[in-house]
Amino acid sequence: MRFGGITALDGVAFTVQPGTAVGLIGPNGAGKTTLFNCLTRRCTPDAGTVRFEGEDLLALPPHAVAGRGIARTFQNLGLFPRLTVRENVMVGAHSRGRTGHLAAALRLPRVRREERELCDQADDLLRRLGLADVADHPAAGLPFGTLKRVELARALAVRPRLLLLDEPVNGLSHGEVDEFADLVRAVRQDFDLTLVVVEHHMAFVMGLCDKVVCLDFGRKIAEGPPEEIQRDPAVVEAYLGVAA
Ligand SMILES: Nc1ncnc2c1ncn2[C@@H]1O[C@H](COP(=O)(O)OP(=O)(O)OP(=O)(O)O)[C@@H](O)[C@H]1O
Repeated sequence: MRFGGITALDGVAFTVQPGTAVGLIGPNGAGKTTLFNCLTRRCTPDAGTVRFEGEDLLALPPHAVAGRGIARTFQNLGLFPRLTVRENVMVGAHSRGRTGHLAAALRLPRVRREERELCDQADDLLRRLGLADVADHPAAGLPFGTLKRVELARALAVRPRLLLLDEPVNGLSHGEVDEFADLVRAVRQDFDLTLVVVEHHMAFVMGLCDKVVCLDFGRKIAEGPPEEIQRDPAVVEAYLGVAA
């Protein structure tokens, strides 16, 4: 994947087994977010393939990705500040809606029924993630840690089988990181998720993931179980050495 003269990703290849959690680490600018953008079709790589459950994702239009069971969160939160927490979560759920634009514009009864169903499902998720008390609060003005959970709820509303988390604990306090880790573990189990997590917080990644892939300057420099990656000299030099 190139941006002008910059090669953001170069021959990166790895497999994510269903039901596992894979951590994607690497120094700033290593290409982690670009890789997520390729998986969700925000970027189209110049070469290579991206397959999900046997299907070539690069052959899909970007809006079709959520419908295939892939959801993501964003490094800088992708919420709508003026919408309430519930409405933000319903934005995620709408990707599963079955009614078309015409039916929606005409407010046909089945549209109202579907809207109610999506609202009930959003409320279930809000309860599950401890957000019921702020359901009617606009996203703007809520504490950052709460917004991270709202974003997770919105991604889960897509009912994904693959969930991509982009720096989910960036900006959280120590205690909040531990709480978020517990929450991710719980929803992973409850929703039978496969996870790919980009994160600089090493304890979070190493505690959550079955496998870790390390990128540096757009190339994969290591891949393996967390305990091996932590000892890998190339990783230590490129990343852990800098972070320590
Ligand atoms: N839209 C873009 N236009 C130009 N260059 C870009 C664009 N997106 C990313 N890049 C460049 O591609 C490289 C990889 O960036 P990317 O954001 O994927 O790294 P990252 O590993 O996610 O970094 P960080 O940990 O800081 O989020 C960087 O050199 C970046 O400047």
